[in-house]
Amino acid sequence: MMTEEKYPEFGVLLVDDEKLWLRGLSMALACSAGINNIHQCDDSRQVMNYLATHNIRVVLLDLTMPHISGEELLKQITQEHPEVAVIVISGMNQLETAVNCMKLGAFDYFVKTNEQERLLKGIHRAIRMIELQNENHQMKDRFLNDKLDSHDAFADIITQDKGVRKIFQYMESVARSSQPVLITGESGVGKELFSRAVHTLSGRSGPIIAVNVAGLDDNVFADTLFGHVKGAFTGAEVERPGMIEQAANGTLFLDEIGDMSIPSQVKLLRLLQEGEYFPLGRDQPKWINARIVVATHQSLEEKMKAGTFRKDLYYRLCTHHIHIPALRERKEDLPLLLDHFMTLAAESLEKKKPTPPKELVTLLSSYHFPGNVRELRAMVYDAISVHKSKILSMETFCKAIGKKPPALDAPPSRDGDEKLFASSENLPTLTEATEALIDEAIERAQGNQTIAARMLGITQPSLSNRLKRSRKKIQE
Ligand SMILES: Nc1ncnc2c1ncn2[C@@H]1O[C@H](COP(=O)(O)OP(=O)(O)OP(=O)(O)O)[C@@H](O)[C@H]1O
Repeated sequence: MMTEEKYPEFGVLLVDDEKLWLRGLSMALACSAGINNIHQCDDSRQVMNYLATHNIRVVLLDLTMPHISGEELLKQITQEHPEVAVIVISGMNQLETAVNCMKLGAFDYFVKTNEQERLLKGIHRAIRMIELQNENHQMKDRFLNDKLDSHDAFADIITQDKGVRKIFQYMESVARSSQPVLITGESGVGKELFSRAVHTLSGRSGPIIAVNVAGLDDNVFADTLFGHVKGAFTGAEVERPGMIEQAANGTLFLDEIGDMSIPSQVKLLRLLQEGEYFPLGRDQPKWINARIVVATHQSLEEKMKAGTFRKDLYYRLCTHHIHIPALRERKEDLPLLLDHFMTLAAESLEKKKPTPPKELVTLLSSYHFPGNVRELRAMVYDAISVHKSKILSMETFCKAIGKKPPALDAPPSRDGDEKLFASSENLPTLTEATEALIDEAIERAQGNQTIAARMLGITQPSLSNRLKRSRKKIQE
């Protein structure tokens, strides 16, 4: 039997002397809104004691109750438990009472009508606000104490970069929230790997289900995510649950969302806003019980400017945003990753792990890795597959890097009409330019002449001769 997880992490207390109303609302919350961490209290005299002994962060308070009035209780709660969001519910449509309650610190005010939808949304809003407050506190605490609790969740992510460690701390702070997570970064930086860590950290018992949404036709998108009932369209011979249902109690990972069609963006936005969806051919909505994590290598800011990504969806997605830096921005990870992939490659190819030549890391640091970690991984697997001696040959690496210009860690390429020297500048002489170029190459290659020569497109002996000549000139 599937054990039902409690949502939200803190309790929601419903206070009303009408037992029937309490029961009805509890059921509506659990069935249509997935909120099941619900407590009930039908005696106003017990509320303060209940709050003192339970982890309650949202209270729904009926104003018209015997014994202690709702307004009086509201005063006490906001004084003694300022961390609790109180939603006031009144039987009469009294603007004056509403204004007074808001002044006393209520989070929201509703009139007890049949319009349950609005009330459910109000409760959702309060839960979301408390979740964000919790995350902020946790984040502050983690950053100030440089704390990291769940090392295991990050075991597959090899890094020693301080920036990435900060990302881990951020991930821990937002892991338990029900809000979506947006992961951005260039292709091959490890977005899928990070999404799996987010899932592990969430502590959810369900699976993580990954869907690549790039280029999906809108109908296919809806069918994949929402599923369909039998006979929903020609060929729908059996009912098929969507990926949302398969990810129940877990995480739905939508990859490449930058390439999603506009109609599908509208569907995703609705799903995030309402929390409900309609499988094709079904009149009754279903409630989503999975956390959504999305990823893209595209710049969503650029796409919004071009009008190909909806702003409202972006703002809904970016509450929790993780940006993974490119490999060239965290070069201190290179030796670790190199060693990690050499171990994996040697194991899978059943070879003895070779020793990498000293210059290899320096050579790799001079490269800008457009394909990031995935590219490095492929290079190492290639090198190990052809490797024979004890020391790993640099040849395959040199070839891979040489084939893909720009091979140097060069500044971004200049536009067609941009000149290397400003027209007002005096040009350096050829000798000065050559010397400056050689100095720069030696510095980038960290003093390694073989690598510097490669960068300059000359042989190592030829570079050595030039260096000797210029030293001699200085001595003269
Ligand atoms: N820090 C890391 N430690 C170990 N392996 C990594 C790391 N980062 C990435 N990888 C590996 O690199 C490969 C590419 O990673 P992944 O598929 O997660 O990238 P991505 O950002 O999702 O790429 P794309 O945008 O193309 O989908 C995978 O094999 C992954 O395991």
